[in-house]
Amino acid sequence: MALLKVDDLKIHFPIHGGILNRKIDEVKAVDGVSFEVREGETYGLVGESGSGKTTTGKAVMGLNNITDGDIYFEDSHLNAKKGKKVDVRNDIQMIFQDPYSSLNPRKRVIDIVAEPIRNYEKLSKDEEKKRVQELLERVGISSDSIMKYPHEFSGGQRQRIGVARAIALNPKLIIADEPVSALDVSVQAQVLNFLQDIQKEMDLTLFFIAHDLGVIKHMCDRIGIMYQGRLVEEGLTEEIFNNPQHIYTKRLVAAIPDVDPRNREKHREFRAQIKEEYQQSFYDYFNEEGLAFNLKQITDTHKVALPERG
Ligand SMILES: Nc1ncnc2c1ncn2[C@@H]1O[C@H](COP(=O)(O)OP(=O)(O)OP(=O)(O)O)[C@@H](O)[C@H]1O
Repeated sequence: MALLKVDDLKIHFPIHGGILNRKIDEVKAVDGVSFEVREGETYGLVGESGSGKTTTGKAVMGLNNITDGDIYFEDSHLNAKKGKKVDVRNDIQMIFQDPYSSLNPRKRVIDIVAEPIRNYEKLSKDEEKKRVQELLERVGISSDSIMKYPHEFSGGQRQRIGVARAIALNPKLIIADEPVSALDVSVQAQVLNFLQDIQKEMDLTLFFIAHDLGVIKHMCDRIGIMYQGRLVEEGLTEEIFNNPQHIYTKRLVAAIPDVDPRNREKHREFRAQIKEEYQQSFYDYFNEEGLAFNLKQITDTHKVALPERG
């Protein structure tokens, strides 16, 4: 069953300029994206920087103005223009990329983790302390640490504190936006495995945003590939990795270094094949747009050779 459904989402940011600071153009950060995240799964959005992943995640959290399209969570229409505003903030939580800046450095751990609880529940000081201690234990941080400040923890531990805060209200969906990309490679796997454990324990659904295909492969059941604000391919992670269809996905997959020396030759061949296909699609594009002729004219005028056709 779909827990989250994003339907033809468009988010365009205006660009202002000139002396009157009028709108002169717009960035189509997300331009007609549809997908669903099913209950219990980990769904990944992958794509290079600037492809619109974070903008999509923020829209689900209600942090971006939506230009067009709809977002549904369970039976609620999150961006309905009419009717009562639906509050799903305790059901959907977000974990951010940078545990160094997402935790307020001037607050103690108890205040950081208790913040969402304070907004929703009226607990006594003792009850609150007990809840925070339980949450910390759950994410593998000693419950004696409640009076410490974020700088007293390592990057991996801070991300765990961020998770403790995110799970404080027993959410159904967690949006994890590049949750390990700011961490040392040595602790990335630990944090990812820990996220998977928490997901199992709490029956969570994960919406995972990352540019690192290794991370995506490790975490996700299904993935959507974003390219320039659009979803160019979607499917089961294994199928996409074994048999990418879109040329952009093929290039992404071909760019993953294969560490197993036995596969080196196969991988080299695959990369060569993709390069050829990419060149072909480049020519097809020029032909389609009727630009091949212009290209020939330019090369003739400047007496330069056309690159070898793939
Ligand atoms: N508030 C904003 N105003 C104007 N443009 C924006 C705004 N937020 C994002 N953009 C633009 O929208 C596009 C998509 O950005 P987004 O951050 O969603 O990409 P991303 O795939 O998450 O990349 P990254 O991994 O680098 O965050 C980019 O071109 C970005 O510059």
